[in-house]
Amino acid sequence: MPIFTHPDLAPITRHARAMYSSRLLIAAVHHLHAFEQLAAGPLAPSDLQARLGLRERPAMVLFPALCAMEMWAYDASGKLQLTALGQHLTQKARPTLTEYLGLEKNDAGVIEMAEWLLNDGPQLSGVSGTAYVKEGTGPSPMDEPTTARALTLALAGRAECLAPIVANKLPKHNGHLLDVAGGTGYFSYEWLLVNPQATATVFDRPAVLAVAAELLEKFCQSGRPGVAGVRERVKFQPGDMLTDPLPSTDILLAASLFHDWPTYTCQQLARRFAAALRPEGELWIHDAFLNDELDGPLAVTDYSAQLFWVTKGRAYSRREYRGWLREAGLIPSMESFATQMDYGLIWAKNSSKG
Ligand SMILES: C[S@@+](CC[C@H](N)C(=O)[O-])C[C@H]1O[C@@H](n2cnc3c(N)ncnc32)[C@H](O)[C@@H]1O
Repeated sequence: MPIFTHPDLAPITRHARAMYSSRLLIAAVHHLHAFEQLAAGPLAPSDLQARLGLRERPAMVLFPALCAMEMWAYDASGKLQLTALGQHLTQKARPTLTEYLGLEKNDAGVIEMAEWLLNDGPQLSGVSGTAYVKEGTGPSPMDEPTTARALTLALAGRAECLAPIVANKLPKHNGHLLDVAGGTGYFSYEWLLVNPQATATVFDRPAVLAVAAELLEKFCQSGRPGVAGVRERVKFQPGDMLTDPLPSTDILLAASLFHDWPTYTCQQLARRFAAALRPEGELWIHDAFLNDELDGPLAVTDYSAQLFWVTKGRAYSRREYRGWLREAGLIPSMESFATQMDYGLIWAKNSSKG
């Protein structure tokens, strides 16, 4: 059976996530009054954040998004200012579309977005925990079999689409791949197919790995050349990546992982992952990246708002990732590869030679 051939599916996810731009824009104008704050002149991002009463995460979701929408821009001194377009969303401008946008200000999604921005999440935290996140002793949907299955299978199509591309960009190796928070495991299965001597560990929550094991069976029955030999080279390791020992590895893959977590947890994870690398080891990150200037691209600022809505994280820039990787003692490459669906790969190598 041949591997799927398909166009880049990015237009589908872009259209699906576009509603987050609308919510952010209308909430910023009508609930946070953020455009009025800038009407008097440019402000340093930290000053604007303080005036709006926002924590770091919502500010880093909202400000890049409004820049990507070309409503705001950075001036030469790094302050945020209204663009010629954005001026028309202030009360004093003529013409102004402020009231026209106000027709949607009571939309449930807009109101909820405003609440999330102001609280850095929902006012009442959910009793069953946050999607795709297991932290501490609190409940997690990833530990409840029904929700773990639904959330894992929801990502299966994306992983099936991206994993063959990622597998071909990762290093060819006869050693070991650790697929942390590996979900379906597809990134490991595809990489093992192109590395016939290698082994892999898919590390995740037990209820997620039960689904991954079923998907491995299906993968091995697909009839593609070489798939029969994949099953025996995969190990499933249940655990908590934040606290449990991680197996040592030549390549560590963190796919769509950091973006579920706040900055301080990303720094902690980078240190844990660096410590799991063998002397010549490499840490690879597959994710969607903000521009280093934190002003787009629009597809990623929409995605960042979606992540803000459902997880504890947001999208980060390559510069932010490379900072954490350096702090963790790794040497980040300045290379970056695009994959598909607005994702890309960056990587860093272990500085220790053993
Ligand atoms: C967004 S999914 C990414 C899955 C996969 N890497 C992919 O790209 O399809 C995040 C994964 O992190 C896992 N996860 C969350 N918290 C975890 C923890 N503390 N320890 C291990 N895995 C965790 C979830 O169960 C989930 O499978």
